[in-house]
Amino acid sequence: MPEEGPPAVENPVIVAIDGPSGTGKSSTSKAVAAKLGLSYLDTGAQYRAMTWWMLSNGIDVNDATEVATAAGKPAIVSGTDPSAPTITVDGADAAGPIRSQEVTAAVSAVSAVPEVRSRLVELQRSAAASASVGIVVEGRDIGTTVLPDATLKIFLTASAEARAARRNGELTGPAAADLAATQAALAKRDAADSGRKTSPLAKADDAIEVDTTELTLDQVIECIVTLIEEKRAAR
Ligand SMILES: Nc1ncnc2c1ncn2[C@@H]1O[C@H](COP(=O)(O)OP(=O)(O)O)[C@@H](O)[C@H]1O
Ligand SMILES: Nc1ccn([C@H]2C[C@H](O)[C@@H](COP(=O)(O)OP(=O)(O)O)O2)c(=O)n1
Repeated sequence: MPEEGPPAVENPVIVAIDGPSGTGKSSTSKAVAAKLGLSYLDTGAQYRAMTWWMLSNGIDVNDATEVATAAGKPAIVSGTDPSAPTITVDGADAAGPIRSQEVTAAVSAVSAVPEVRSRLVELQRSAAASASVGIVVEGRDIGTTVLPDATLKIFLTASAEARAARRNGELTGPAAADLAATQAALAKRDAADSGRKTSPLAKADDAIEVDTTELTLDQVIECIVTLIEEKRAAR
């Protein structure tokens, strides 16, 4: 009789989901991870947390040298349960403040600084390495730089109008009335994120592009779950 060894452990499934703002990365990634029992990591939240710390500590976010010097200071911790993702900075809950307009306006400048990126990429790789079943990681450079060996890479797109309308739907008060301003702010952030030198927003050569303009969120989730299941079946 063959000796009983430890149970076979399947290779963890690593899913990279990249794309510009408002394409549905966060909603899709959380839902896919929850459906398949995978962990979930929002890397944009980490760049926002770094930016919030810089703004709260009087760092000039437009001074790349100052940002680089401070990049090692905040302790950023992400909770990876897709049904209740968390983010703390130096032990304080940062989930609310990282979504402020001030942080949104400053995050592209902070995330262009190589010292910020190397610090956060290290956290992202370590989260992926410790996910025993697998993880869905969303951002801008996950397929190209952070996890180039991911099991599946998705690049989400949607028209500029659809993305602005979706983002605008989340705003309250006078800001919600100004769809043109929302679209202009998105375009500005896209240009900065795609144009920076270090690890810009880009589709990996082996990523599958999914245009979500005409799809419901449920259709996008279903599409990605199917692609993951196909990858799993092929292994
Ligand atoms: N396919 C879709 N159709 C309509 N609305 C969507 C779709 N995907 C996402 N949304 C909505 O658009 C907004 C932005 O989605 P989000 O997942 O935060 O995008 P991203 O992470 O790419 O910025 C959210 O309010 C979300 O509910
Ligand atoms: N992997 C990543 C993720 C986000 N960033 C930067 C660039 C983005 O404009 C900001 C914020 O990302 P986030 O995903 O929270 O942005 P939105 O949800 O689209 O508003 O962080 C990045 O440089 N690299």
